[in-house]
Order: sequence, then structure tokens, then C-alpha cells
Amino acid sequence: MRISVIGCGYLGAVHASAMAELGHEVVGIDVDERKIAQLGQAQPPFFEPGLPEILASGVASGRLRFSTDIADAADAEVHFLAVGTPQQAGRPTADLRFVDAAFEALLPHLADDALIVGKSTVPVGTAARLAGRLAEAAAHARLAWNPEFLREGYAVKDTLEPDRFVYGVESADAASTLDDVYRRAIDAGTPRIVTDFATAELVKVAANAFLATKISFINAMSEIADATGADVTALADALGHDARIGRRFLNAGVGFGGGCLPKDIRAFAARADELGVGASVAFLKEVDEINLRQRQRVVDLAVATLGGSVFRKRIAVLGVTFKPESDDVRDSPALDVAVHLKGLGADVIATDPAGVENARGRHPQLTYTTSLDEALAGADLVVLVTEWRQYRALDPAAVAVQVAAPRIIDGRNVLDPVAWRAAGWEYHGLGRP
Ligand SMILES: NC(=O)C1=CN([C@@H]2O[C@H](COP(=O)(O)OP(=O)(O)OC[C@H]3O[C@@H](n4cnc5c(N)ncnc54)[C@H](O)[C@@H]3O)[C@@H](O)[C@H]2O)C=CC1
Ligand SMILES: O=C(O)[C@H]1O[C@H](OP(=O)(O)OP(=O)(O)OC[C@H]2O[C@@H](n3ccc(=O)[nH]c3=O)[C@H](O)[C@@H]2O)[C@H](O)[C@@H](O)[C@@H]1O
Repeated sequence: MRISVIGCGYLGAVHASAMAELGHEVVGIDVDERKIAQLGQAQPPFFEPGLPEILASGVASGRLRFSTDIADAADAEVHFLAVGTPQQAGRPTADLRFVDAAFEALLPHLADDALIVGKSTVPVGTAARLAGRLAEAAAHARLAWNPEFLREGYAVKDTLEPDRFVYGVESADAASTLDDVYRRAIDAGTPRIVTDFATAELVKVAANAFLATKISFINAMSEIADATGADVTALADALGHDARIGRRFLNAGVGFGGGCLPKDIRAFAARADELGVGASVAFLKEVDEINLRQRQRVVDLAVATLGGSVFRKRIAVLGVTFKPESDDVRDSPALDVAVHLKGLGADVIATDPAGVENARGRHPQLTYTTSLDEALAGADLVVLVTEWRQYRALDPAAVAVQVAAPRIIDGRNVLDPVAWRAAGWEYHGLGRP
């Protein structure tokens, strides 16, 4: 099929490449000229495992091309909208400017029977509003909302082999067009839920709200564990054995960040307020507060570990991205902690295998290195805040001879306290005795 993907960021670049991998003829459109130039040369503009390979094979096959001109999308049968829906500055609500602009720009170029498919995460009611506009401007075209559930770091696999598809549609033929797009996974038996616009939009924000709530729940338990001498990791293991609860997303630590979970729960709560049902999801504000408290807890722990002040103390911050296997530093708890410590006068040196360049773009006042050894050298305190594989695998005896003082805060509860203490370290986790 002929497909366009409008917006080629973390979601759209992967979606476009994956659609070409499935054999479709794809054009990726973005207003960012630099991104389009890179993608056109098969260079991913961000770090995502597996993307370089499918991008390169798509471009080489001629099935995948990129353009800044929306007119190049004109002959597509299906147009995916994958532009950003960030949080509005100073407000909890979603900024729909990019969705509206991309939608309006596309209207004059729609072929007969074209299907526009929203992928961006939007407040409930957006699809119905856009469908109204479509009926006025291009009555022959159709709209569907098909939210995306991929995780960064696993984006290619999640796109090609998702857990489920959700189609918000107004007609059976829109669902059957989407089945044709995703034929390989549909034939392999991937479950699909065909529903209305509002339900499809809500599934997406409800899923992220549930995941965020699960993380904040375990972080709240870690605060209780700290007050009682209990161990939150053993607690999570024990809870996780109950299949109704499950062990995944029960890792206590510095909390959730990224370009989605934080802004999505805020936008969801704000939209519920607008609809007059704010009380139903008021708990999401608490989920957000618990989450932000974790960052402060790590900073407070650093201050306490260094005897009441971090001023002029050398602190090695391991990790700046919001999670491993990503270079994304949007709303990163790790970077927040580094910035806060620097603000308290610490001599912070931050390192990360993939995120240093993006972090420097946002917070140039911090000192960065891509060398883990350089970060550790002479440190008065090590703070692990993103659980990259190479940090989890650190040898406490070897690191002890690099630092000035063997003190570590494990902000992700991924190290073995027994082994670190046995090697002479003062070890602190969150909610671990
Ligand atoms: N990043 C992720 O893992 C996931 C993101 N989402 C949702 O997908 C949407 C996109 O997110 P990301 O890809 O992370 O954002 P992003 O910021 O990485 O990418 C958005 C892209 O849209 C482009 N853009 C903006 N206005 C445009 C226009 N008028 N025409 C064409 N391109 C335009 C921007 O230049 C940018 O490249 C958001 O709604 C997000 O919540 C959903 C699931 C996963
Ligand atoms: O809407 C989105 O954009 C996406 O948001 C999340 O995906 P992602 O942000 O890539 O990352 P996650 O793996 O969900 O992690 C989010 C944050 O939670 C943190 N986390 C995760 C799990 C856990 O147990 N504890 C914890 O603190 C991670 O460190 C990270 O900061 C969802 O998992 C995806 O399904 C969704 O599509």
C-alpha cells in the first residue's frame, strides 16, 4: 500500500521504517529539514536499537523516502499522523498545535477514499473534532484513531509485533484498511480491538496512567520501607508472584520520566477536569507528586550521605537519559537530579552511553563525559540514576580504587547491596535497608 507518515520523531521515524519493512511504499514527512535530510541518507536522528537496519533497508529498496513537502504525501492511501503532543508550557494540558497544523496541511492533498490515521496521543474528543473538520473539507476521506503503545528501546519490535491493535473507527471499511496495513501481524493472530474514537483515545491514556500508577505505587511503598526498615525489592518480588499483580513495572527508584508518561497523566487529569469528571482521576495528581518526590529523595540522600552538604563535592552521576537503551532526555529524572545537585554547589560530572549530546543541549551548565572512568575518577559520591547494562555490571572492587571515597546511591535499586558493602562501599538504595 502507499502510506505517508507525518511527523518523523521517535514514533514516526520508527513507524515509517517499519511500514516499509512490511513491504509498503512509504513517504515520511516532517517540518524539520535536518531530520529529513538525515533520514533520507538512512541515518537515524536518534538512538533506537534496530532502527538503523530497517531504515537502511527501506531507503535502499526505494520503498522508503522522506520529504519536508506535504504535497509528496498526496498519492498515499493511508496517512499516519505521528506529530508531537507535548505538554503546554506552564499548563498541564496537551498542546495540539502540531496535530492541527499537520491535519490542515494534509487536507488539500487527500486522494479519494484516503484514510487518515491518528497515532499521536491526544485528549479524548480530538478525533471527533477532527472528523467534523474532515467532513467539511474533504467528505470523501475517512479518519481512524490507532494509538501507539511502543516503548523506546524496543520500538521496532513493538511496532512490528505489538501486544494488540486498537482501532477507533466510524466504519468497518476503515478497520479493514488498517488490517491490510498490518496484515502480517493480523494474520499472526495479534489481537485487535475495533471500537469508537473516544474509547481508542482513552485506551492509550488509560494504559499510560495505569503504568505510571503502578510505578508510583511501588515508590510509595519504598518510602514506607525506608520508614520501617523493610526492603521494597523483596516486597516487589513477593507482590509480583501474584499473577494478578505481576512483577513488571514494580521497580522502585528515581521514578518515571520521558516524553510520554509524565505529560500524558497530566493531560488526562486536565481533560477529565474539563469534562467535569476530574474527581475520577484526581489520584493521577498524587501519582505525579509521588513520582516527582523520588527525584528530591535522591538529592536529599546525596546531601545526607555527604554529611549535610554537597557543596564542592565531586559527584559522578551515572546516566542522563530517562531510561536505558534510549538517548531521550525529555523529563529525565536522572538529568533532573544532576541539575539539582549542581544547583546545590556540587561539582557534578554526568555520564551516559547515549544521552550526553541531548543532555548538553538542554543543560549546558553541567559537565559531561562519555567516559565512565573519567566520571568515576576522584568522585566523593557515585549516583546511579539510569540503569544502563554497563552500570549494573560494575565491579565494586574495581570502582572502589577509582573514586575518592566509596559511597554510592543506587537510584534504581539494581546493584547488589551485599556485594557492594563487602567491597567496602557505603551503599544506599531507595527503600532498601
Ligand atoms: N516516543 C514514544 O515512545 C511514543 C510516542 N507516542 C506519541 O506519539 C506522538 C509523537 O511523539 P514523539 O515521536 O516522541 O515526538 P517527537 O517530538 O520525537 O516527534 C514529533 C515530530 O513531529 C514533527 N512535526 C511537528 N509538526 C509537524 C507538522 N506540522 N508536520 C510534520 N511534522 C511535524 C516534529 O518536527 C517532530 O520531528 C506523541 O503524541 C506521543 O505522545 C506514543 C507512543 C510512543
Ligand atoms: O506513550 C508512550 O510514549 C509510551 O510510554 C511508555 O514507554 P516509554 O516512555 O518508552 O518507557 P517505559 O519503559 O514505559 O518507562 C517509562 C519510565 O518509567 C520508569 N520505570 C519503568 C518501570 C519501573 O518498574 N520503574 C520505573 O521507574 C522508566 O525508568 C522510565 O523513566 C509506555 O511503556 C509505552 O507503552 C507507551 O507507548
